[in-house]
Amino acid sequence: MEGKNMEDLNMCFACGKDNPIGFKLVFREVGENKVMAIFTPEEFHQGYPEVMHGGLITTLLDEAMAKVINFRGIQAVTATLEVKFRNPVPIGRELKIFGELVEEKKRRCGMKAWVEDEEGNILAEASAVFIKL
Ligand SMILES: CCCCCCCCCCCCCCCC(=O)SCCNC(=O)CCNC(=O)[C@H](O)C(C)(C)COP(=O)(O)OP(=O)(O)OC[C@H]1O[C@@H](n2cnc3c(N)ncnc32)[C@H](O)[C@@H]1OP(=O)(O)O
Repeated sequence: MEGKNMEDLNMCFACGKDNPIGFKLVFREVGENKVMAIFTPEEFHQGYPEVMHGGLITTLLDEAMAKVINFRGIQAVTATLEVKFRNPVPIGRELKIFGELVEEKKRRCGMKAWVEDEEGNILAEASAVFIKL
């Protein structure tokens, strides 16, 4: 963000490599305007027993969309975010987290993201509007 120390990006809760309690997500491009990361939730990520906390799932989805934006060299922030929790996200099972840019209109970026299990079932999905700064 403008005027902020960009080294602090390494402390991002979702992707910062120096954040000791963060997710340390590493996204890569998997198509035009599409990114993916792999993540396995642990016991300390749970809400109800054996199930990942919904707020933390939302963080995975939000970050996936932010990363598509970053890969395009755009600076933008989440303005509106809607999540559908389709199925419980189990602890200890590998997840794939996808983010995609759907449409770009002036300052608005329409985004979507989703979390898949190892079989490709969609466990949670999000749509969001990011606004360019
Ligand atoms: C380069 C470095 C790379 C580094 C690579 C590593 C990065 C590693 C860190 C990653 C980190 C990621 C983190 C995750 C992403 C967050 O979590 S971002 C943090 C959460 N979000 C925020 O803090 C945003 C807070 N809100 C705001 O700052 C302001 O409300 C906004 C969104 C900038 C808008 O304010 P504004 O600029 O005054 O906007 P305004 O003039 O009112 O409206 C502009 C346009 O946006 C539309 N709009 C405004 N608000 C909304 C809304 N809520 N919904 C829909 N449309 C809206 C308006 O309708 C208007 O549209 P047009 O009329 O132009 O068509």
